[in-house]
Amino acid sequence: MTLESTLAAIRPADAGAAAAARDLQTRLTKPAGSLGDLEELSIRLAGLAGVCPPPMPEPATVAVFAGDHGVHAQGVTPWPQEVTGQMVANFLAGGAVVNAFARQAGAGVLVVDVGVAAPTVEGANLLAANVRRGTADMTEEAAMTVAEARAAIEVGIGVAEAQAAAGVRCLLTGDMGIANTTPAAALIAAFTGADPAEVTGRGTGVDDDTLAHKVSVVAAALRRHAPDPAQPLATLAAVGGLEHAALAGFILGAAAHRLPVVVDGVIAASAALVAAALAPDAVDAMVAGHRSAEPGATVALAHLGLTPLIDLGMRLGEGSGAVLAQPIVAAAVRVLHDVATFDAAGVSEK
Ligand SMILES: Cc1cc2ncn([C@H]3O[C@H](COP(=O)(O)O)[C@@H](O)[C@H]3O)c2cc1C
Ligand SMILES: O=C(O)c1cccnc1
Repeated sequence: MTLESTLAAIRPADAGAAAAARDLQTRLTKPAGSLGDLEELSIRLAGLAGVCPPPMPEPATVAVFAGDHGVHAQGVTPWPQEVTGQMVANFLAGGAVVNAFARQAGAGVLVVDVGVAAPTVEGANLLAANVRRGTADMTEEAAMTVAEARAAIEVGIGVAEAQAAAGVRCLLTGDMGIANTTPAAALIAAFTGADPAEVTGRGTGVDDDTLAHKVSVVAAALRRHAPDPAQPLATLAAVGGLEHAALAGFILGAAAHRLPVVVDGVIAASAALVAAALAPDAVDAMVAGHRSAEPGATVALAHLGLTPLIDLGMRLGEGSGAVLAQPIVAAAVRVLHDVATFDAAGVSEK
């Protein structure tokens, strides 16, 4: 599917199915509201699916989109750029945190090279879809062209489509790209209007001096391009990344197929802002997996009106927080399938 046909396929949630789930939650054998945020989540997912109860959100696959960044040259991260490609090899060998979490959750792992600088190794669960071998330095020129941003978005749409066709019923966002918290911060500032200092974090763990420098790099990129959030593709091209673009497409593809998509950390949250700017109804498909320790993630999720399910102080990316949240999403839906009503179980109401 193209970007245009995907946007055209995204529809608002079904109010009738959501109302049915809201009503069912009041009749299940538990005090009303006792499942907290899980109740609202189950209602949202019924609205998304257009049926109550909604299908179980399983099986799940985490798609880890990998790309490199020209802004790395500005010294915004202590890690060498080649770690991106090396971690891709690690994902394919099954040795990264996201692999361990996916094994625990029973989720599949798909690695997508959408913009890695060095040629990536072969692997059964690698999709080679490189649009460009890393972005340009956004402090000097646009990170990519609008055509490249669109191509990367369509890589993400294609991945969502293929997963849906293969019977996957929950999509999990993942990212790998040394320096990618810098474009994520720039996107979040551009789409929310927040100050760069509010949304720029320590990423892999930079010191105070590097953090101050990173804020100035984000501010310089925003000054140079003056991105207009009403022009989402141009904003993405100016200050985004190839994996951010592909993640935006993956989220849009999930929304078009009415599948829940669990948003991981700050990179995924910045991509979710792009997706929401292109298609406001796409937010109905989004579930915030966790609250990343990166400050921009909290700003982005608040802008989207999403409440994270988990808050463990994690700040890894790779999709780790999304994979960890998937069993919670499944449990929220299973309640609507399995829990008896007061009537059926013969339990007295108050
Ligand atoms: C070994 C290693 C594994 C990772 N897994 C995810 N990230 C995360 O850290 C990077 C972003 O942080 P920054 O903007 O500070 O470079 C991304 O690759 C992200 O996925 C990792 C980073 C490293 C070093
Ligand atoms: O929350 C994230 O996604 C994150 C945080 C730090 C580094 N990389 C990713």
